[in-house]
Amino acid sequence: MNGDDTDQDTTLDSQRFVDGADGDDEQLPPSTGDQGAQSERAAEGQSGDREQRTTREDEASAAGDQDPTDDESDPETASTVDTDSSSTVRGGVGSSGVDFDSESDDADSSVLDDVMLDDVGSEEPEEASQGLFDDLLAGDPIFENKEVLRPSYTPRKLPHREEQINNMATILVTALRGDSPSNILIYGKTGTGKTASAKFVSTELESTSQKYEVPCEVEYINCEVTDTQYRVLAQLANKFVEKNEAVIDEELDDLESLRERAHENPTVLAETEYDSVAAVEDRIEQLEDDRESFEQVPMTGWPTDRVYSTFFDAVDYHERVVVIMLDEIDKLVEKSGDDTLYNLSRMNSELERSRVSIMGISNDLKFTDFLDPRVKSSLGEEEIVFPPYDANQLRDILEHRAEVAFEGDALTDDVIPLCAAFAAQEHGDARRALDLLRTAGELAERDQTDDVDEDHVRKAQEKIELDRVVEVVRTLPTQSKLVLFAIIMLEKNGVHNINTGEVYNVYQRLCEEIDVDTLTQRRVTDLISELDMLGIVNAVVVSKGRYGRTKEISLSVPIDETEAVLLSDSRLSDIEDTQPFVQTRFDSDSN
Ligand SMILES: Nc1ncnc2c1ncn2[C@@H]1O[C@H](COP(=O)(O)OP(=O)(O)OP(=O)(O)O)[C@@H](O)[C@H]1O
Repeated sequence: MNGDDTDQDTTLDSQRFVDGADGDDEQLPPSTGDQGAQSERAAEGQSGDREQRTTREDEASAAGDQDPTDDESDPETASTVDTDSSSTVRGGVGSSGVDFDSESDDADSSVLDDVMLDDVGSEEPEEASQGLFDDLLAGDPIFENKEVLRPSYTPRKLPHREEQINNMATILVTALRGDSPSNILIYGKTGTGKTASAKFVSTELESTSQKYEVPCEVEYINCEVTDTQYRVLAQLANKFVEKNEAVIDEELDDLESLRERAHENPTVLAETEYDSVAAVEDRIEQLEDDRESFEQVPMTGWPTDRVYSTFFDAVDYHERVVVIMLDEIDKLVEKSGDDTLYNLSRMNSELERSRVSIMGISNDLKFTDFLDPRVKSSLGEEEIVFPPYDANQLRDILEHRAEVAFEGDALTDDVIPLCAAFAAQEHGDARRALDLLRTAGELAERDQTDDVDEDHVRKAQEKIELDRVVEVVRTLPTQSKLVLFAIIMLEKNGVHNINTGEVYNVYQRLCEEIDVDTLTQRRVTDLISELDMLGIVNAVVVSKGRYGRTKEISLSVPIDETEAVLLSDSRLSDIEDTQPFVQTRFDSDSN
């Protein structure tokens, strides 16, 4: 590959069929066809107006822009669903109990008659839809294909990553010549396109290897999920066992057909490497034995060296170059040290037929400090850095995606620059920029407006931030939740610039209230510092002259939402009633 843009684009496009297969499937899930059919049924026998709406519904369904999972998070939609579904049940067959309890017999039968009449008189298509979704579909659709804004989508073009992609390709091309490429370490902050670029290069590598019939395979492992040596080796072993089995099955099919043909006409063997039917049979027997000998590694239970040797034998079964891509490699080292990397990096000296090389991806630049020097030097033979995107680059990335994701004029001019600017502030994270754009579109869709504007982007920024806070607060340990709750109670009682002593007093009362061990004040001070680091509270040290220094604490997150998340924890839900004693404390304390 070279640095020429045109070439790059052509190469990227050549991958289209590979990605396109997935992408297209996602855009048109099987259910959309059903939705279309339902809409058609619902429209039968109805007015022209209704038919028009149905057509829009079909179009919208086909465009894949109505994502049921998104509606779940919309309280408005959710409540509408509840109300309407219960009324549907009442109007249906088994609903009489609800109405009849309070009615006379006559009334009962009239209700029943109504129900029966409705049932008899109406055609089924009208019953099938009560127009719940029609209003939501009434406006012009905003998204043409929302899937392309989701993290799971692999883009066909990666603007501003040509240099890194070319560097990777230059190193990995060795694999296509049958030699082992240098190990590569890829660094860069989150959302800088490391995984997307590495996956793109590996898809290209595998498809080129098929084209030239050079055996070269890439195995991707996400070390955030597969984070122990056992699991990494087991996953690799099982993948290569499966691949070997597939190769053997294919060869067995060919040999069995050859044997049959050779029985009838032995001259067919002349074009093969076998000089007799017996030789073919020997090979069949050998392959069957090999196939029998492969074992899948269980998810736990084997000694690690047995897992390693199963992987080793599986990978060395036939000639090939294997690139093992370890995404989030720092998580593996953090969780289980560098043994896996040590074992993988010394394999080549023992392998007979195959070659292995490692491509590690990390957003922690310092993780190599924890590696054994031998592992460090072997792993970092080549290093590629992915710098953060600036606002202009993010704008390009968003524009490329928006072309496919949104209807023609659904975005007002300032939407993309604003998303890019927000995400650039956030260490140049393309994932954040894409999330913002998608969320802004979803908010506009919920507002039932025809286009996305600056206001939707600002609301999207708030929503994403709030979602982050909710997630962080939800996963805090109980003690930190109590400390945070104490701060919230103080703020709610009008106390500002709260000090640690005040937090500790309320915290102690909360612990008593829900019968939890009370930590020391020093430990609570540490927990406050942790909450500060997470951006949930702001704790500044202020000097009080001859009274020394103290911390002034204030909440940095929306108070009501945070309180609601804390109270959704079953252990903390009882402390709602402690409000009066906190109040009393401040009536006396703050004076
Ligand atoms: N240059 C680019 N062009 C188009 N999309 C991009 C580009 N860079 C990143 N993206 C998109 O941004 C999102 C995040 O990218 P990716 O997962 O590759 O980041 P990463 O650097 O691996 O982040 P992390 O370290 O958090 O895993 C993905 O949806 C990806 O498609």
